[in-house]
Amino acid sequence: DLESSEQEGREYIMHLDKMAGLRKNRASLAEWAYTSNITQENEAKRIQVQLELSKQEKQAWEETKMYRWQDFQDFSLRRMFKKYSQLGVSALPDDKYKLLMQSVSDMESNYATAKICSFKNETKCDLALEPDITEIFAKSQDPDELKHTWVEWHRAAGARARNNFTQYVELDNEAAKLNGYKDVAEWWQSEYEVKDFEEQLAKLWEDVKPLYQQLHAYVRKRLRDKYGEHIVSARGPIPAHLLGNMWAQTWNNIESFTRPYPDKKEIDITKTMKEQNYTALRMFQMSDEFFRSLNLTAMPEKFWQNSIIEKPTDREIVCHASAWDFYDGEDFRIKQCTTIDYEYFQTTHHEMGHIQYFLQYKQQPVVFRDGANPGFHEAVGDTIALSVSSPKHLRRVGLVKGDADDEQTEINQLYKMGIDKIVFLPFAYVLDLFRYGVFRGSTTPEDYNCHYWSLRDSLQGIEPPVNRTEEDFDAAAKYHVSADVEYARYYVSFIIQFQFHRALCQLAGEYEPEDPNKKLVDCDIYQSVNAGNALSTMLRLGSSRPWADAMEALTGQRRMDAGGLLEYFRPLHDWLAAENMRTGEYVGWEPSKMQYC
Ligand SMILES: C=C(C[SeH])C(=O)N1CCC[C@H]1C(=O)O
Ligand SMILES: [Zn+2]
Repeated sequence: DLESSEQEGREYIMHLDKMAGLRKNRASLAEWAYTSNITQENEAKRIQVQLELSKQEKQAWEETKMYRWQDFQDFSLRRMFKKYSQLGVSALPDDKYKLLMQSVSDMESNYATAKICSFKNETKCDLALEPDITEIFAKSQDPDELKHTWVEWHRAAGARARNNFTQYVELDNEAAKLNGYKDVAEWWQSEYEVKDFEEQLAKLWEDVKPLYQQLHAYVRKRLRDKYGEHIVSARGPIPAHLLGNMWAQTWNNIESFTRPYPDKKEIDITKTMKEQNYTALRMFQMSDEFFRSLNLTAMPEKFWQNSIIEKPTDREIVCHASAWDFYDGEDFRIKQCTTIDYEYFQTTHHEMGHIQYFLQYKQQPVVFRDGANPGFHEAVGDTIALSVSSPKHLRRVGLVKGDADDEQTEINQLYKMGIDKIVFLPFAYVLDLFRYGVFRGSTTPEDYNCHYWSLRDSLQGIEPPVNRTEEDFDAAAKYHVSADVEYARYYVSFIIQFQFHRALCQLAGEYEPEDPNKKLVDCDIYQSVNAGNALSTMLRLGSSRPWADAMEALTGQRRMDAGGLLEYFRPLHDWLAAENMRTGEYVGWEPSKMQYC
């Protein structure tokens, strides 16, 4: 009868979940071994382990089909079976599975080991993305050096991935169909468990676009003042190589010469960190201390023993920052190539947020040890970092000397946050709009670059520094495209982190909508156990409930909306609109004159 088969189902699925935990532990260890020491041998071992595990997953999947779990009464039991009924890429036959793993692995190791020659010394050809190329983009104000570096990186990391990428798309789409999806785009979007996900992304962009256009116009004017109108036009897109970041996804490296009130004292965190002899370890310890101040969980001993927080000198590793759950309840790690600067100060909190989420949900069955949706996992660390980046907190930790918070200082602060958070949204939106088109077949290999730059031009108001052809493949010059990592998660994160921040600030007594002494921009939830407990309540759920339930637990809302972000940046939006009016700057951009189709 149904009762006993539900009980049998429960016993079966709990056993299967334990086995899955052992499998995921083995997979993570093999993946870690490879990405922390890129060699042919470790790559082969990783693929071998993945293949073995995929056979075991297929076996387990066959068994779940024997249970009529759709009729079970218990919500959690049904949800566990539903998740285990998704086989994933293991649904591919062995030969295609191996080919898919190899294609992605080749793209990822190409990206991780790519080197280019220096502009200033063309015999020096050992420049890596981290730290060398990143440092050039952070510091250089020579348009020719930036153009050279941009072009060479996009050749080495983008064009070279084109064939592997095409093979990966074909095979991943086959796997999607074997899982009952039309294509990978539908498969990726199913992670968000709402029918109208893509419409929601478009609505969010409509809400934020006016603010972005004002910020884009203001920055374009300041760049034109600096570089001249033969490099930065008055009404066109901004050239991608002038924004302090290889992908123009955050513009914080050009803050020093574009901020609204240059005569106000500069808050140069990077400089202060170096003056105070910050080390990578100290950045991690400060982040850990912030989480503990919220009554959240301290990093376990194994975290400090096993993490890699600085780039090794004796081997090649995947430097792109990552946080790892080894699914045994004890082993959690971060791997990143920390440099002592503001950007890595943010990244460290970002990655520690992932680890805190792992710690908060480690009591859950393995299958629920995941973010409520992928955007939640990306939002935890950033939400904490919103407090850490506040002038109040920076003063608390001595990274900023005391300063009366006048209106001009506040605009400078909002500008600093805006060139990080507002400008990121169209970048993130473009990256997956582009890949949705590729997976759906509306973008073919013959028009990869044309479609990528058409989106970059129309949505982000960015243009390539030189003409592009289909010999190039610029999308893959971004880690997540070369490493098969979905990106809408960050777009979601940059929206919901402001909903989380607003709720936490109210719980911490740091923010009151009508109280001018409790502004959102200067909220710091540090040491608020009240806020921390509410955050813990949400995080402990993992993916055991639909994400609307998780969001409601913390914010009282059940939908993502741009209201939090727009409220936070309201004073900046008003200031930018007035400033662009004053200077007569054209708001928006005409299509680029560069050739890319
Ligand atoms: C730090 C990570 C690892 Se999950 C990352 O990839 N991020 C964090 C912010 C956006 C995105 C990026 O670097 O493109
Ligand atoms: Zn992340």
